[in-house]
Amino acid sequence: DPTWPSSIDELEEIMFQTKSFRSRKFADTVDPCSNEASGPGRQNAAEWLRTAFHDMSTANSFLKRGGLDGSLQYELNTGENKGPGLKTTMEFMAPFISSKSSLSDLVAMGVYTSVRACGGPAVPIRAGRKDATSRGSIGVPQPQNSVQSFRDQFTRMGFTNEEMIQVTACGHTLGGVHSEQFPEIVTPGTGVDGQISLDGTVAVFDNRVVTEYLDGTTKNPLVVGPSVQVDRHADFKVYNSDGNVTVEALTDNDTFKEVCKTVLQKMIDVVPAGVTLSDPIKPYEVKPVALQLTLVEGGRALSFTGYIRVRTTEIGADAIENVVITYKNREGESQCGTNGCTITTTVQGVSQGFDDTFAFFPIEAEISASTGVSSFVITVNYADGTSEEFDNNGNTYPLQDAVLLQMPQSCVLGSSGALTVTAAVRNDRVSEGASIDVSYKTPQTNSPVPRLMSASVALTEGDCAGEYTLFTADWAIPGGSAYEAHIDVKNGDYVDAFKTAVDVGGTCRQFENPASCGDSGGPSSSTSATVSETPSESPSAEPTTSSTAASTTTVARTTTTSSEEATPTVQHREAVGGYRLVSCWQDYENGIRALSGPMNVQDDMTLDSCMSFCDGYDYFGTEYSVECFCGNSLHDSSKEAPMDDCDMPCGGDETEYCGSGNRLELYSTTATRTTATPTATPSHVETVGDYALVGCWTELHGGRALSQASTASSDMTNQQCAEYCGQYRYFGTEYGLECYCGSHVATDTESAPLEDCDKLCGGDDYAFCGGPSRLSLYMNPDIQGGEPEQPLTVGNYTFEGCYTDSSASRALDEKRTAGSEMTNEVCAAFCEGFAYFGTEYGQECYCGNEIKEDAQEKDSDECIMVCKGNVFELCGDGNRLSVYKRKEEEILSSSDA
Ligand code: HEM
Repeated sequence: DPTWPSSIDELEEIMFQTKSFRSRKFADTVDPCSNEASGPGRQNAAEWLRTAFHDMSTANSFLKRGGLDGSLQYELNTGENKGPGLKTTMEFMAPFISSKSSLSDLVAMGVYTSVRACGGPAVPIRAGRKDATSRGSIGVPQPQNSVQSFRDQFTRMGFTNEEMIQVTACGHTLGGVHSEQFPEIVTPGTGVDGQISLDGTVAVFDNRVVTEYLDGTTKNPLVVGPSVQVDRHADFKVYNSDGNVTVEALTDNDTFKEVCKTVLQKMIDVVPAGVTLSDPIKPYEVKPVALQLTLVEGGRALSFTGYIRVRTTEIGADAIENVVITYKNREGESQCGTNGCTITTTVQGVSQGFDDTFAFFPIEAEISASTGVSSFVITVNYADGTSEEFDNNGNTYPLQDAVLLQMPQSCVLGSSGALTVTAAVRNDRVSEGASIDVSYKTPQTNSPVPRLMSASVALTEGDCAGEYTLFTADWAIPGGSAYEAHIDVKNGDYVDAFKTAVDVGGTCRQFENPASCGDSGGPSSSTSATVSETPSESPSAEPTTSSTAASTTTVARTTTTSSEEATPTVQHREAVGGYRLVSCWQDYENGIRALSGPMNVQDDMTLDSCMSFCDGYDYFGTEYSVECFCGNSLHDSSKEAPMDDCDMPCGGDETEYCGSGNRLELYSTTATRTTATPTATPSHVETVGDYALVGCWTELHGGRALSQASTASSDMTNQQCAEYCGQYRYFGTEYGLECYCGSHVATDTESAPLEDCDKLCGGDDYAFCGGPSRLSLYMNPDIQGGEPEQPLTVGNYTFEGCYTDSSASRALDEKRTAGSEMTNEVCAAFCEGFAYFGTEYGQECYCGNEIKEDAQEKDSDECIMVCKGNVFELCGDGNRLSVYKRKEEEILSSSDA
C-alpha cells in the first residue's frame, strides 16, 4: 500500500470502487462495453478510448509539449476532432475533476476503465497529469494522410512504426466509423445506426480487427469500401506500412492484449515537460475512507466516523470476523478515557471493481475531547482465528484533531453557492487562526468542461466550546456547481482536507449546549445557543442571508465574513527584489513567447526563485504556477492582459500569484536596462514558439535554401522570423537581419558548424541569427508542409511568369515531356540548354528558346496546380504554363564563382 494519505487516494477510489457500496460510478456509462448511453450507434467505451488518443496525439515529444494534458477540451472545433463522442466523454468526466483528479488523469483512467469493461487488459494508470488551460498544437492523424505523414506524426508523438501499427490496432478493436462525420468512408444509409464497426466484435477488446484484416474477411471501413477510392483507408495504410510484419505478430489474442497493455500505457503516459507521474495506482489492501472527526456534545466529545476498507479479492468478505482500530491520544499515548483506545467494527457493505472486491467496516465511535486522538493502527481479525496488523508502512495512520470541519454547522446551497463553514479549532491552536481553501469550478466559454479555481477565505473566531473554539465564514462559491467544490479547512500546518461540498449538506444546524471554555467534562454551564443559520432553500437566497441571521444569535460572533469581505490570501506582489510588477501579460500569442530568453519549470516555483533564475535580464515572468521565463524585451505580439487573468498561485508559495495559462505575471527591472551592456551570453535559441533549432545550415550559391518567402529588417529576431514564416515548416535567419521561409529545404544545402552562425540578431543582443551565407535553421514538425508555392529559382532558371498556353499553339514548342514525377526541377533538367522551360497541368513540361507571341502573361495566381511530384510546388494549371527563364550568363558565372 502507499503510505496514507496519498495524492492518489481520490483517483484510487474512482478507479476501483466501480460497483455496489460506495461506488464512485465512473464506469457506469462504459460498462457493459456495449453501453450506448449517448445514443444508438455510439459505444461510449470506444469514445473514451478515442478521446485519450485525440488528446495525446498532438504531442511533440521532441519539445516535450502537449500529450495527455486535457487540451482536447479547447480543440473540439479544429476540424480534427469530429464527432460528438469526444465532447460527451469529457462532459461525463467533468464532475469527477478535482484538485486531486485532473481531467487528463481522468481521461487516462478512462482508458483503463473502458478497455477493462470490454474485456481488455488492465492498463496501468499513473497519476499527476496537469490540465492545459488553452488549446495546443494541431496534428491528430486524419484518414486521408499518407503513410509517410502517419509515420511523421507518430514519430512526433514518440512512437516507432511498429508501435504506430500496434496502438492503432488496439484502438480500432472497439467502435466504428460514423457516416454522419465521415460520409466519404461510410455511405449514409449503410451500416447499423449510422455506423460500420471496425471489426466483427464492436464491443469486445480482441484481435479480430487484425485477424479479419489478414484473412481478408474484414469489413473495416478504414480498410475496404468507399474509403479506398478516396484514399482514406487509413487502417490499411497503417497496417500495411511494414508489409504486415507487425500485424502478423498479433494473431494470438493473448499476445495482442499484452501488446495493447504496453502501447496503451505508453499512449497515456505521453505528458509535457513539468509533469511527473506517480507509480501505477494499485488498490490499497487496507484503506481509511471518508474519515471525519466532529465536535459534539457541547464540545465534550469527538464523534469519529468513516470506514476502513479492506481488499477481499482473494478471500471474500466472509473471511473477516471484524476490524479493530487501536488509537493513540493527542499526546501519542494509550490513555483514552472511559471508552478505551479500541474501536471494533463488523462489515457493512461490499463493493467491486473490475478485478477486486472490497469490504467496508464502518466507524461510529466517540472519543473524549479532552484526550483526543493523533493516530491509529488497524487489526484485521480473520474468521479462522488469525489476525493481521496494518500500521501504514510503519508510520501508523495519522488523524489530527487540531482543526475539524463541523459538517452539522456548515451548509451549502447548490443554487446560489451560498456557503457557511464552521470549524472547530483546538483551544491551544486558536492563535493560528483558521481559513478555508475552496477549490471550485467555473464554466468556460471555450470548453465543455469547467475550469478548476481556488480561493482562500479567512474564518472568524467565535465561541469557545469546551476544548475547542468555533470559527465561521460565509462565502458564495462562484461558478454554479457548488456541490462539486472541495474544501480544505486549515489551521497552521493542520488541515482537515478535501471535504466534498455535497457532503456538507444544505442545512446548518446549531451547535447545542456548548460547554464553557476549557470545560471538557461535567454538565453544560452555558445557556443553550440558538443559532438560526439555516440559509433559505429558495433559489434566490443571497449568500449573506446566513450572516444576517448570525447577528441575531445569542452565540455572539465578533464578525461574520460575507462574500464581499472574503479575504483571498493570494496576492499580486508589487515588487520582487529589484523588479516591479508590470501587469498580467499575454504569452504564446500565435505560438510566440513574449520573453525569448531562458526558461525553467519547477513544481515549487516562487516569484523569488524565478527572479534569481532570470538574474541579469530586464524582465522575468511566471506562468501557469510552475513556469519561469526571462528576457530583455517583450515580443510585439504580446500585450497587457487584465490583472484578473493571472489567477494561479505559485506552485511553491500559495500566497502569491504566478500567472496562469498563457498569462505571465510580468516583472521588469528597476535598474538601468541591461540592453546597452549585455551581461548574458548570446545563445543559439533552442526553441522559438513551435519551432525547434535544426542547426546552422549553408545557404545555396545562387538560389536559396528556403525559397518560398523572405523578409529582412534591422531589428530582426528569431521570434519575428518565426511569426513571419508561421505557415511554413521551416524558417531561417541569416546575417543578423534576414529571414527566409520554406516548406522544405533545398536538397543541396548542408549542415555547418554551429559556430558559423555567429551574427547577433539585429533586434536581440542575446541570440544568434545565422551568419554570412549561413542560416540559423528552425523547423516546426507539426507543419506537414506549407502552402504550395511557385519556387522563385529552380537550378539555373528564375521564374518568369504565368502564361496562357493551348494545344493549338504552344508557348514553348521545342521539346516536351510529361509524367507523374513532374516537378519544376525535373522539367528544368529535362530542358537543360534551352532559354526557357515551363510546367503545366501539374505534370507536363515544355522547353523552348522563346515564348511564342500568342502566349499572354497572366497573374501568377492562375498557375496554381500542385506538381504531381512535389505537393509543395506549383506546376502551371489547365492551359496555364509556369514559365522559367535561364539566368543571364554573367549572373550564372558570378554566382558559380
Ligand atoms: C493513423 C491513426 C488513426 C487514424 C487515421 C484514425 C482514424 C479514425 C477514424 C476516421 C475513426 C472514425 C471515427 C468516427 O466515425 O466516430 C476512428 C475511430 C476510432 N478510433 Fe481511430 N484512428 C487512428 C488511430 C487510433 C488510435 C491510436 C486509437 C486509440 C488507441 C484510436 C481509437 C479509435 C476508436 C476507439 C474509434 C471508434 C470510435 C467510436 O466508435 O466512436 N484510433 N479512428
